Parts: sequence; C-alpha cells; structure tokens
Amino acid sequence: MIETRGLTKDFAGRKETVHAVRGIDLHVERGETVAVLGPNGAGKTTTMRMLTTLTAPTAGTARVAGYDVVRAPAQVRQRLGYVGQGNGAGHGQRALDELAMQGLTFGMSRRTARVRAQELMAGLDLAGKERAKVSELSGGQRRRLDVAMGLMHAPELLVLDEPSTGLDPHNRANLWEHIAALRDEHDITLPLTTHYLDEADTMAKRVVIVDHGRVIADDAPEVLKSRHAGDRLTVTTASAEQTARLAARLESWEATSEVRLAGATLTADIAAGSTRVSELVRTADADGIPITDLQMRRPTLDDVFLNLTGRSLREAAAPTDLTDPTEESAA
Ligand SMILES: Nc1ncnc2c1ncn2[C@@H]1O[C@H](COP(=O)(O)OP(=O)(O)OP(=O)(O)O)[C@@H](O)[C@H]1O
Repeated sequence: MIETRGLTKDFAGRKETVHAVRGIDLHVERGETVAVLGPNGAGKTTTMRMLTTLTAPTAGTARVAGYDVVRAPAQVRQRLGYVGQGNGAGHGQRALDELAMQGLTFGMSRRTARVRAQELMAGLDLAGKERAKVSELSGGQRRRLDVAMGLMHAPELLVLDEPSTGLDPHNRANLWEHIAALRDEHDITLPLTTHYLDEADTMAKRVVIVDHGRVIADDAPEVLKSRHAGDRLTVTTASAEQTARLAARLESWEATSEVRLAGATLTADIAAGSTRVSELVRTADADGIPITDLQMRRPTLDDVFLNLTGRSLREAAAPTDLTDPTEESAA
C-alpha cells in the first residue's frame, strides 16, 4: 500500500540546507497500522507530507495505493485521507455541513455526501452534533470530526499525524477506539505518527523509529523491546556491601547488562527478566544476602530508542525557520 525508496527531503535555506528526510525505505501492507516514532524534528511529518503529496520529495520515490506521489498526485489524494496536526475543519461551519462539503469536493452527490457524513458522525460518537458549529465542539469531538473529514471519501488509507496531541487521556483512548473500529470495519491502512509511546505500542502492529531523517529500527513493538531493551530490574538489600556482592553475581549472567549500583540498590537490564527472578532470589539466598525490595519493569519504546541512540525520545531538536518553496496548502 505504501512503498518508498530512498525518500529524501531537503529544505534549502539562505544559510544552510536542512536534511529533513535522508533516504527512507518504507513498506506498508494493506490494512497495516504502522506507527512512525522519533524525537522532534526527526522528519516524521515531512515524510507523511510527502506521502500525502503535500510536499514534493527532493529525491527518491514513493508509491501510495499503487500511484507515484509525484507523477499521479490526484490518484493518490483520491485514495488517502489525511489528518494533519491541528484542526482541519472550519470553525464557523456546522459539523455536518463541513463534512458534506468535503464529500462534494471529492465529487459525491449532495445526498450521498450527507448520508456518508451522518454515518461517519454516528461511527465517531458525534451523533446529535450535526448542527453544532465546529467552534462549539470540545477538543476531542473536533479531533473526531477531523478524522471523519479524512474518511469522507472512503479512502483506502488514512494518514494520521499526531492525531491525539493535546487531548486528555480519556479523549485519547476514545479517539483511538473509534479509529481502530473504523479501521477494522473498512480494512483501512493506517500510517500514523504520535508522541505517545503507549499509543504506538498498543495501536500499531509495527513501529518504525526515525532519527535524524533515517529509519533506525522497524519491527513489531514486542520484537523491538525484546531485541533492544531488557526488563529493568531494581533490587535493594540490607547494605551497600551485600548489594555489591549481588551485583557481581548478576554481572556474570549472560542475559544481564548495564548493572548499576546506587548505595544498597542496584539496577540491571535483563533479557526475559521475569523468567530469571526466582534464580536471582535463590542466588541471593545461597549467598546469605537478604533482599528487602525487588521490582521488575517491562521495557518501553523509549528504552528501545535510548538503547539505540543514547538519547531519550523526548529530547527536542532545535527549530529552524527555513521555508520550503515546493510547499502546497493542505487539501
Ligand atoms: N517547511 C519547512 N521549512 C524548513 N524546514 C522544515 C520545514 N518543515 C520541516 N522542517 C525541518 O525539517 C526537520 C524535520 O521536521 P519534521 O516536522 O518532519 O519533524 P517531526 O519528526 O515531524 O517533528 P515533530 O515531532 O516535532 O513534529 C526539522 O529540522 C524541521 O525544522
């Protein structure tokens, strides 16, 4: 459904060129939900904007639903919906009219557009809000209306760029629940970006981690976590001396890495940690070391990024004020 080869985007400024995307190869199957993760400025939005034909690539190719984004942008747009950052719907319009108008721009008849708009509003928990002005909707309702806008022309593919940013946890969960239901019902391919790692973890079958415009990892979240980050074990004993002895034992275990000591507490990354807890307790017992506290934390996608790059995903990149001469306004 999505196939990119060496997809590249440079933004040329007066003083310097920003290499926003540096040769991304991406393959997304029909019906797949793929989350693109990366720190601020990694090139996620730029990649999505190239896929949605809003920004022209500097080099490389991208095919979406079988069409080249540069050679056949109209065919691509017909087949995809895009929910960008920020709200897409016009504030003064009534919700249903806004959706119906979107349908008309895609060539639907007035009647079909209204029926489709009503169906989508019901599916996104917006029934009863048809005559409400967009400005009167809550943040969560407005976001769901944006998703409805993206789905009006029944696209095969819905591109979501940070759709849940700014929503509270309840509204985030609610938004994803509706998106997942629509995806499953209509077999929609769902490439998305999010800053919420838990969302990527639960929503996506695959996670693509992007850093400095390049893909540095691409796999199922569980595979990434088990390959690139162990369980985090924290053990406390009665004294620093005893903890140091236990740490020495742990260091000799093949599955253990990054053993760190802080007083009477040690932390260690340990592969398949939950299967090793009883062995650890037995070892401590045999050495006469009483454990006073033991905790095991499952790794997160942030641990994966940290282990791959030495930085946290939350680190921000410096903003630039360069402009893109090929930029078009959103559809
Ligand atoms: N229109 C533009 N003109 C100039 N530079 C740009 C433009 N759009 C993006 N950039 C730069 O390209 C790089 C990648 O930006 P992009 O928005 O794709 O990152 P991102 O991963 O989506 O970040 P965020 O998570 O903050 O949305 C950044 O250095 C950004 O400043």
